[in-house]
Amino acid sequence: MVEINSPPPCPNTVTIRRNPHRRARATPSTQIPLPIPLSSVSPSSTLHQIPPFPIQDILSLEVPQNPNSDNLSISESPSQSESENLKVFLRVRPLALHHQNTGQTGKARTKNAWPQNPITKKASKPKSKKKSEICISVNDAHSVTLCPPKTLQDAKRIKTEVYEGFSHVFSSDSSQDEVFGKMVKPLVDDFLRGKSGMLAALGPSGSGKTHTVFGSPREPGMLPLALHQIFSRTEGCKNQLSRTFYLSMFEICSERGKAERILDLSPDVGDLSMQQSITKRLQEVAISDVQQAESLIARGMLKRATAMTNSNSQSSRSQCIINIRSTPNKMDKEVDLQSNSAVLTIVDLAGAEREKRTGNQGARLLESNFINNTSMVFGLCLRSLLEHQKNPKKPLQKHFQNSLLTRYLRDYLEGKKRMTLILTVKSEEEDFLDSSFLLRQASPYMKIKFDNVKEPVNSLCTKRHFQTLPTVERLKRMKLSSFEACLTNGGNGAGENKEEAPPAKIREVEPHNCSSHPTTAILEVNDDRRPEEGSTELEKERMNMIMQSFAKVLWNVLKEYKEKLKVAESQIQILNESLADEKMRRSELENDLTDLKSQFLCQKVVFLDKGDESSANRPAEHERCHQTDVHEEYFPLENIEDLFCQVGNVDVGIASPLAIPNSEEQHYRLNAGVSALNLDESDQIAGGPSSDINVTNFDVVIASPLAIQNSEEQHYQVTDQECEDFPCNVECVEDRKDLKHVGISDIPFNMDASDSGSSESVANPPNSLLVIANDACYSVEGYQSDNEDSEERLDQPIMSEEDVAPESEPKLNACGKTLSAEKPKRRLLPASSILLKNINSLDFEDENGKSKGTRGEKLAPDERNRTQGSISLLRLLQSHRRL
Ligand SMILES: Nc1ncnc2c1ncn2[C@@H]1O[C@H](COP(=O)(O)OP(=O)(O)OP(=O)(O)O)[C@@H](O)[C@H]1O
Repeated sequence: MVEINSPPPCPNTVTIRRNPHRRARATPSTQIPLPIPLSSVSPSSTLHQIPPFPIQDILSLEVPQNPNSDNLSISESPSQSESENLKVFLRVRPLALHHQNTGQTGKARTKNAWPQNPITKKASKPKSKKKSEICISVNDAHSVTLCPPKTLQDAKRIKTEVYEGFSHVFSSDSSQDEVFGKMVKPLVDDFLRGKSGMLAALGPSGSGKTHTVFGSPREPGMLPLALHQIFSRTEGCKNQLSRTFYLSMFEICSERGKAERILDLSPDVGDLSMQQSITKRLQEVAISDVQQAESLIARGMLKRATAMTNSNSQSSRSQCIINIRSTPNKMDKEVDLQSNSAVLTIVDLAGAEREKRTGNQGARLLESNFINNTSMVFGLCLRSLLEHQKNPKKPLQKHFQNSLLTRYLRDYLEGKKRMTLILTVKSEEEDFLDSSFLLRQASPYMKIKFDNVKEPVNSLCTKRHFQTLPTVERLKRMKLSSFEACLTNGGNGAGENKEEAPPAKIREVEPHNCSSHPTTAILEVNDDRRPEEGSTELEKERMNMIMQSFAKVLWNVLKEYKEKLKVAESQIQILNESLADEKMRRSELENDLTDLKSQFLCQKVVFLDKGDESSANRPAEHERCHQTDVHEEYFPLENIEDLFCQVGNVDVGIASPLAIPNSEEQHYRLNAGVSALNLDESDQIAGGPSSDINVTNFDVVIASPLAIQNSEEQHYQVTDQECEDFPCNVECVEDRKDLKHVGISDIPFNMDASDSGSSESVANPPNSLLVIANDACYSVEGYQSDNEDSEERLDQPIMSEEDVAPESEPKLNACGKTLSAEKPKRRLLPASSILLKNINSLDFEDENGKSKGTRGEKLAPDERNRTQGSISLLRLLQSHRRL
């Protein structure tokens, strides 16, 4: 007799990793999620870029469960610590089940014994099978070895495959209870804590999915065992009626191979429809005990589509979904029942079939296509989820849209809810390909994580009582909006009226608990009010950890801000210092400017803004510098042409516009004080060998502050033609290349008539100052109003540029300011700007019809026609002289 439960070991073969990348690895779910590494938050690294506050990380902190706090704690199961990963179990169907059956009388039939479909019951006849080899051997609790049959090894060179990393591998001799204890019990525990979950059975046809899920009367499957657990637990609780459970089951099958059909398996109902992921008109039957539930399930299974195939005498031809929903009984009207419900979903998928193997035809073939298609879509969804989790840049493909089953299970297939997979395989050698295909496809699923799923806080029988918690503890859990109600109904809990415990407190539990564990709040409110010590301690510990982490992270963030603040303060200090420097510099510049202004004023060069020609607006410095009797007049010049004028028979021109960049604002003054600068007619200014200095009986002072400051840019020229126009003793240059340049600066104006080389030049009438230099640089200081000083200066010889340079000494202006010493070079700059024509013939007598001197007599009357500006100028000078 063949030994069923202990298959012979796999033949000694060399294990060749055929698909290393698909090889199952150690279940990552065994790793306990650690709290967020607060030490990793480096202030220096985030000094300039402070990360957002990790409130989500803090709130997702997990506290190790206290194993002593709850007898029903899922810590009994090692899978509790694997909660964040998709758990994939593997179950190997016993070998030679048929051999066992056939070896018996034939009456015994354990396959799908519960519930038995009466229609197919008679039709199913056990087939005699040859004794075959096994292709799957269980290595340990987490791995199996898949050995190809010899025929395949020889023909297709298929090598032995090892798959590891399963949450648990159930060998063929594993009982239903064992499978339940390790696989489903944690799910049920979570469900009783208010957490939804799903168990889905995958595998080829006839591998034992239905047997695992539903079992038989002798060997009840996961569903009846779960129901037993649910009701046995609730019965053990005092408040067993605090929750109501509903059962619903429906199937999705093929509509003649063309479409999918949803059929409610509850009694007296029919087809359903699905919108988005919600089934419409699905009937939920409230169940109050196990018997009632089992009866409903048995009736539903009778409605389920099954058929006999070559693989399975009672093969499921549809995807069957069973839901057990748990809702709280005492609910506030405002509370949404759905949002506070937990659902345990168990899916028995129809097994994929190879057409070659099953030989299906007709309707069976259409069903087979539908089944295979659904299985493929299911697998695609999980693969897409896995790839998306590996590389978040990869979008989550919407494969779920391709079948009703995957649409319904969308939340699970997108990783939003936890699920558990049970893979069932057959170990016969002829099932090698099916098993190999399934394992290769499904073993990577164990890497899928459910990041968004949150841990439950309470369990059904922990009896943690909201009202008995300290007020502070309650406030932590409650939103501010419920503060008042909490105080009203709160107190310290013990001995309070139970009815006053407000169900509305459900909404007051923090959102992260409310959303994912809706029943938690209900349990807290409706359980009796004696909290279990362990649970309270656990909750306190968790809250303490959260608060500590919160404080640490907050502290780090504050430190980072403090560092940033320091940097900002130092920058502000630097800026303040530079600002103070700038202010000092500005004040110095202002002082310099004031000095310069005073110098200019003392030189009787006046800047006036437009419309500001009144003496009232003159600067004090200006007034102070002109306390003498000097009479001043101001002539605003509208444009450069106004500067060309004739005074007597001399044209005075300023040829360079640059000399007067803002001519509109420059006022040139003919100062009556020039009368103090009396020069005799014999006075001559020697500026060089070819210079002709003629001093007439009036002064023409054309001075611009800019011209003085930037004497290089002022050019006054005397051209040949201009020389010819004026019958004077000016020695004119031959052409324009020999233009005479006269430089005007702020050095004292020294003239020495004795050095003049042109003694026969026109007699210079007194009270006039005329400077014409040829190839010489003369510095003209603004004369003072002191006549005597002026006379003294005029007695001094005019020095050439070369002479002036080494001997230049600081000169004082009328205000006592040092002028030339500060900027000696300015005085030495070659005169290149002023061109004054020979005005030695300037004669006021000429203008009055009294020709004075030979040159005046020589002038033709038409030559004496001057411009209006020159006439005005002459008259003005005349009047001043008379004064
Ligand atoms: N662990 C097991 N112990 C005893 N019998 C089993 C076991 N697993 C499966 N069987 C038997 O194998 C046969 C096929 O099992 P089952 O119908 O559950 O396969 P299946 O995977 O649901 O197939 P299908 O996908 O076609 O519905 C049944 O008669 C069942 O009783």
